[in-house]
Amino acid sequence: MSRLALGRYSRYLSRLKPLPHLNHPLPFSSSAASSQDGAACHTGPPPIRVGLTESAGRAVFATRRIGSGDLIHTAKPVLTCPSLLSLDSVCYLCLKKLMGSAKFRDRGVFYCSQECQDNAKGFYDVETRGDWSSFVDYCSTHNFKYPLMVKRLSCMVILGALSADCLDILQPATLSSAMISKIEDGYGLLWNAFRKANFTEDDVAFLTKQWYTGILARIRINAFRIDLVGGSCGEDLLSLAAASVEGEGAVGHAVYMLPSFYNHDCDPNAHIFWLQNADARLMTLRDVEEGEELRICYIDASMGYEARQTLLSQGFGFCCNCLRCQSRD
Ligand SMILES: C[S@@+](CC[C@H](N)C(=O)[O-])C[C@H]1O[C@@H](n2cnc3c(N)ncnc32)[C@H](O)[C@@H]1O
Repeated sequence: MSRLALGRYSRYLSRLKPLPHLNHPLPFSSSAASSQDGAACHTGPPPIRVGLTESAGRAVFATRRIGSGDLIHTAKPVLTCPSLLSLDSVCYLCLKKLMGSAKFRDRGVFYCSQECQDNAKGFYDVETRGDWSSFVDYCSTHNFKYPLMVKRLSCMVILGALSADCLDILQPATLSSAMISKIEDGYGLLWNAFRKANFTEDDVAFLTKQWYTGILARIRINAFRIDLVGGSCGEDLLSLAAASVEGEGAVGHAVYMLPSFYNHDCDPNAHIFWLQNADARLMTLRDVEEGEELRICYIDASMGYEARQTLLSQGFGFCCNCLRCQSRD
């Protein structure tokens, strides 16, 4: 698997098998969850804060007790990108599957709604001015997904929809020199495409090699692979989370702010999942006490100790020291 293609999500969590007494309807939804979710809405901020840990950088902590199976908060993506294989079947902006739903077509791509089509103007009016074939070929040949996200982000920056430093707060990966050299090939192709499309030096002044590499280093650690579960939030969350383990495959990738501060655990107490589109939902997998750190699993938790350690070290640059790893399980 390409290092750039490493997904950051949990596809299997043995703990997700819902226990009978946990099969209750959603009892709580943070203020970040919309009332359209069919959930009872609490007012006020979500019951979490971002703080520092001793050995794992920043982290998310519960500010009160949160019951098992509760929705902690929802999160809108800062940046989305459909996989190349999903281009005809998902909304170009929110990644919702288009099967059976309305399709809004705009200059060769599809949206699930007029709203998504309008919101995508924040990058698509720039994107349609360029010829991206060499850049897309490079991504397809190497099976790289993340450079396509940088392309979309670049278009958003040019149109003023996002600022060039919008992801600076996220932790960057440490990139090897071999990776940097592959990344630089992509940078050259992207730069050429913008220049051939007659964007001025001023328009693309932010698009330096350093910026491009820094964004990819952040996306590498913080992008989530989006596997849609389907269903609605009125359903039991633990069942929906379990369904996310057996998703059909990724529809694309997305970057978020708050979810990026969740650290990893091979036996996590929280889980991130997606229902109909790239709006993320964070939920607890067991009771969490006030002050406890909330952690999700970045990888396939069904793997053995050695495989997990290798993946976390190569993909995310850390050695996992969670209780499960300490017991070599
Ligand atoms: C998505 S970020 C999580 C937030 C991060 N701690 C921060 O300060 O932005 C992933 C990075 O956090 C650190 N991290 C996450 N889980 C960890 C763990 N269990 N042990 C050590 N470091 C961890 C690693 O540096 C990893 O690359």
